[in-house]
Amino acid sequence: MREQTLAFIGGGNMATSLIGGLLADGRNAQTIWVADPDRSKLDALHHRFSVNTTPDNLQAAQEAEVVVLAVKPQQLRAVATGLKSVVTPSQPLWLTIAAGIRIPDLERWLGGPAPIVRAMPNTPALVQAGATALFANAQTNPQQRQMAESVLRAVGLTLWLKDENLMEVVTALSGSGPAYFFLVMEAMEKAAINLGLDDSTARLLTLETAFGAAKMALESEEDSIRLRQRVTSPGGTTERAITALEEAHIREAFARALRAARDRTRELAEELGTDHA
Ligand SMILES: NC(=O)C1=CN([C@@H]2O[C@H](COP(=O)(O)OP(=O)(O)OC[C@H]3O[C@@H](n4cnc5c(N)ncnc54)[C@H](O)[C@@H]3O)[C@@H](O)[C@H]2O)C=CC1
Ligand SMILES: O=C(O)[C@@H]1CCC=N1
Repeated sequence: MREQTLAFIGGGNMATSLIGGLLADGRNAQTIWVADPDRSKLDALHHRFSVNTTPDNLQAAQEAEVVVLAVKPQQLRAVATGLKSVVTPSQPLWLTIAAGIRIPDLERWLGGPAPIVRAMPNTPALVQAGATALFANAQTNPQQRQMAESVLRAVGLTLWLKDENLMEVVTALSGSGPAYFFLVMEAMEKAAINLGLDDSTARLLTLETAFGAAKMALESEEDSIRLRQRVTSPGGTTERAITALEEAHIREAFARALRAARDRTRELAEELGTDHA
């Protein structure tokens, strides 16, 4: 079967990781177009992946069955408005990864009904360990949903949401989530250094512990509570540490953090989605 042509509008970090994943998955580079006003980005992508490049968004989109919108949320309105002439109610499929931008706003900027899938990936996609939630509007057909899923599956786990509003929670959890773990790692490293370990030992032990805990949680049949209990001997060291974390209200801190990120996603959608913004 002929491979569908993909056009990336925006050739930055996320586009680069998606393209890398797709090629590693066996896709033919000739079926991929990238448009970006930044010539140096296009040259680097062409050099690295042998994909087709152009500074002209319309040229790339006209070639494609799937148009991946991989620009910053602040750029999406102008980019979408400039692509109106390629929109029809049945094709191409528009796959947006812009944080916060809601499908009805994008559809309005594109100038009419169009098949749109909204996705929220995360930066571990750069190392093919991403987690992406997807939501499709009613204009998309099953084949288009499958195409959207296959683009994101090339860089990690994918799952579908039934309600677009849940994208706000997903953004707070897995979209921003890598930063929470990086913060925890930073804090653990610092604490160990303060207690006498040298920098590189503290870093290495922290990273391997984070990796090992995630791998174990993914591979185990047991939930996080049970896995934690297994480390925590009664009267032992972990118990003391967990008590200190509970006394510092770690659960409330995460509840507040996710709520704040969820609220900010909503705020951004309002700010960037209204046409008089
Ligand atoms: N970084 C993250 O953790 C996540 C990012 N995202 C979303 O992915 C999208 C892309 O993010 P990054 O790749 O990190 O940004 P980036 O800044 O690396 O890439 C954006 C690219 O768009 C290009 N561009 C600017 N104006 C353009 C135009 N008019 N037409 C075509 N291209 C244009 C820029 O030259 C740049 O190469 C954003 O909407 C972001 O919200 C989604 C999930 C997680
Ligand atoms: O911080 C942000 O706004 C974006 C959305 C998810 C990850 N980064």
